[in-house]
Amino acid sequence: MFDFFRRKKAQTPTDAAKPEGAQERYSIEELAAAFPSREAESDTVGNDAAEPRANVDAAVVPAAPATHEIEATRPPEPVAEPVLAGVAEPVPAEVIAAALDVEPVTAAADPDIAAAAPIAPTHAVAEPAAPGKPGWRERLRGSAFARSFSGLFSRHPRLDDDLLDEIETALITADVGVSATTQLVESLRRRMKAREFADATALLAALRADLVAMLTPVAQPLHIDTNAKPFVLLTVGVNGVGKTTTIGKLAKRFKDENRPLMLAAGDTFRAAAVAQLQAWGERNGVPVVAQGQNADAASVAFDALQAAKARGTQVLIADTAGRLHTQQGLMAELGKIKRVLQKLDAAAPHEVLMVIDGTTGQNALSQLRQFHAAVGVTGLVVTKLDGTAKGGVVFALAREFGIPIRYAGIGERPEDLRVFDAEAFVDALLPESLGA
Ligand SMILES: Nc1nc2c(ncn2[C@@H]2O[C@H](COP(=O)(O)OP(=O)(O)OP(=O)(O)O)[C@@H](O)[C@H]2O)c(=O)[nH]1
Repeated sequence: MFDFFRRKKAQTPTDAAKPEGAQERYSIEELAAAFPSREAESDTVGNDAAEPRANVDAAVVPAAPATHEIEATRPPEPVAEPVLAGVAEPVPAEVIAAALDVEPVTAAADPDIAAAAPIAPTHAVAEPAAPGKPGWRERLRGSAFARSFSGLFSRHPRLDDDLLDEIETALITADVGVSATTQLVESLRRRMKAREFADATALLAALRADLVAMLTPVAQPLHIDTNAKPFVLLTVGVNGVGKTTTIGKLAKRFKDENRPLMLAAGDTFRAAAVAQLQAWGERNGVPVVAQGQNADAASVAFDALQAAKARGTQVLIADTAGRLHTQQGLMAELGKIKRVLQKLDAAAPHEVLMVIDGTTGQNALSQLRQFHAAVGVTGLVVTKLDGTAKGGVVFALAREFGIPIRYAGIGERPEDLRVFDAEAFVDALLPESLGA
């Protein structure tokens, strides 16, 4: 029961505003978290990876079109046929419905019918944007960073120390962090004293160039090595940062690139996460390996990799449960997942993609530090840069760690996961007249 309090997502302001007792129905996450049947976390983690159990209860939930495509690429003699056994419990329709915030279909009482029932499109599986989709600037202009700089610029500041003080305050307020801010402002100060700038606009243009230069080294797109059969992408991060959503968006992206793909529903703690991933899988015609809630995440990953190898899949994306970077037992579990994958492929996972919520602020730095120590992060996705994110943490992350930022999440739709672009990002935060 303690888990219910420890792992429950932070209340949103809307929740907090609700009068006590106003909640008539608990969400599926709350019910699942309140009554976990999972063994105590400390019992399941930190042990050396035991040989994962046979995958007798694993299931791949393929959507019809994907099955044909995957079948076509299957080698003549698969080394194992661990999936499609159909012995796993299907995720109940009401769980999927709860995850998607829709009414369950009536036929859901029959698991077979439920499995075949079409899933209504929702915000979680949003339609592609209409033509003329919004760009970076449109999505990021609400950020504290963009607001401070548009305010500063519209005042037509003079080229003096006050301007530098204002820039310093704007950068700190936008979560750029003290060390990155000091580096930027002191460099501008030196150049101002050396009379390098004709006016304030020239100084701001130099700031733009410095910001782009800070991000350029980490703007490294994810490269899928097609020789790795499959390329294993393990997603990690704290609770609610957008891991499962990001996997859905990546699935759509990879599917559009015609990459044979499989998903592993390794977030076995939050019941809705499995359903959420299966919904994404069905929508995009991508098979999903799942064992249901409370299964051993390492075992799900192992089964999925075995299945992906047998089917000649090009990319396997494994979800993991959100965990706080301060929960040492759960952090050790990530190491176990990695070791178990390496029993099948010494090079796996080929990418450990950490998803970071852009609204987190400077706390993102300690999150990354701990996750990197536990599992060796090789790439980042910074989500929720639309909304209330201040934007500046991206610079702090880049300066402190130099770990590639693969994607930026600037909205909830699939196409809102953008390949990280240093110039597009900086220009979205600064007044348009400064842009290149
Ligand atoms: N505005 C916005 N919302 C996002 C973005 N990425 C994810 N979200 C939302 O963030 C919320 C949490 O996303 P999930 O994918 O469930 O997060 P998770 O990390 O899998 O959660 P846990 O399983 O609890 O760890 C959902 O409402 C998503 O729609 C983004 O780039 N922008």
